[in-house]
Amino acid sequence: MVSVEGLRKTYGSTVAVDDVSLDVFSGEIFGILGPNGAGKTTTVESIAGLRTPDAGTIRVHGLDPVRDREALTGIVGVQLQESKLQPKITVGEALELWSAFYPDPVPADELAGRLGLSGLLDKQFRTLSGGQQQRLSIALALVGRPKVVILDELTTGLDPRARREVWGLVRDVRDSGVTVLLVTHAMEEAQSLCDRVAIISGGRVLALDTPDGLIRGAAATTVTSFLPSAAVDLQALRDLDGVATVRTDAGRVVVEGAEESALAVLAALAAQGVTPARLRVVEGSLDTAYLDLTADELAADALAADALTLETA
Ligand SMILES: Nc1ncnc2c1ncn2[C@@H]1O[C@H](COP(=O)(O)OP(=O)(O)OP(=O)(O)O)[C@@H](O)[C@H]1O
Repeated sequence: MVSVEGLRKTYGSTVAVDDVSLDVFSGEIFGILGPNGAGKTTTVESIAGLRTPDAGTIRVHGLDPVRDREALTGIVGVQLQESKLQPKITVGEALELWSAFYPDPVPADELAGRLGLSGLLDKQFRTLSGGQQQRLSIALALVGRPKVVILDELTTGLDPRARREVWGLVRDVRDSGVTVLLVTHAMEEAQSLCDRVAIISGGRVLALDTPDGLIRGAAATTVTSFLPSAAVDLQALRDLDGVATVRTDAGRVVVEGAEESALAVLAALAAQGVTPARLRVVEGSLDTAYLDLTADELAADALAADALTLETA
């Protein structure tokens, strides 16, 4: 449904997207994850025809987003990051206004019913809760009966219940046959919602797989964490067989590695005379895989500084 090959986009001297290639299959929820400034929004805006690439090829259902811009608007629905409407526009007015842009819009009352907005048609945008605003923004992205919807940081700032409600809506959208391209920072969201995920950093795709595939492919499949009773020789933990990374997080020592790393860590702590309080051994998650993949480029300095503080404490 969407094919991106060798996408590059610069803003002056800033390389926003260096070299991104990915394919999104029809009927899937495809997630784009990555640190701030990784080039995620620029990538999806280029797919939506809102940016002109410097290099590379994009096809959406066979259309070139720049050359075929007009036809593309009938295929792609967009909810972009922090899209805000006029504060005083009502939900009903917004749905009517958006309907006017398309030749065969979904009737406003049908869409409102699908997205739980029927009781809110007379409410002004400024009086809607965050979750209600997001439901409206999904509705607006669906008015033109798109084949692809682009949702950028859809659930940022929503409480856990509203977030789950919006996830349910996104699954419904996928199940109705629409392909979903989702930019997110929330690992839990990507793990629970996405059929496949691309992790982008520094304008390049670091990994692309199903959430399970990314977790299985990560060096760390087991996470052991604890509060140490005394200063720990973190380097000795790093040197253990099967250990991929060692970091500290709010006083906890967090060791990621292969399954056997948990026992090796406990033995090493015993040898150091350190007792691990509030010990947790859990399976790796997409979070772990993501940190693994992006650690080299982004977190190495911060983690080293963090570890040094504990080592010298
Ligand atoms: N219109 C613009 N003009 C100049 N620089 C831009 C523009 N848009 C984005 N950039 C820069 O391009 C890089 C990639 O930005 P982009 O918004 O695509 O990243 P992102 O992965 O979506 O980030 P975030 O997670 O913070 O939203 C950043 O360094 C950003 O500052």
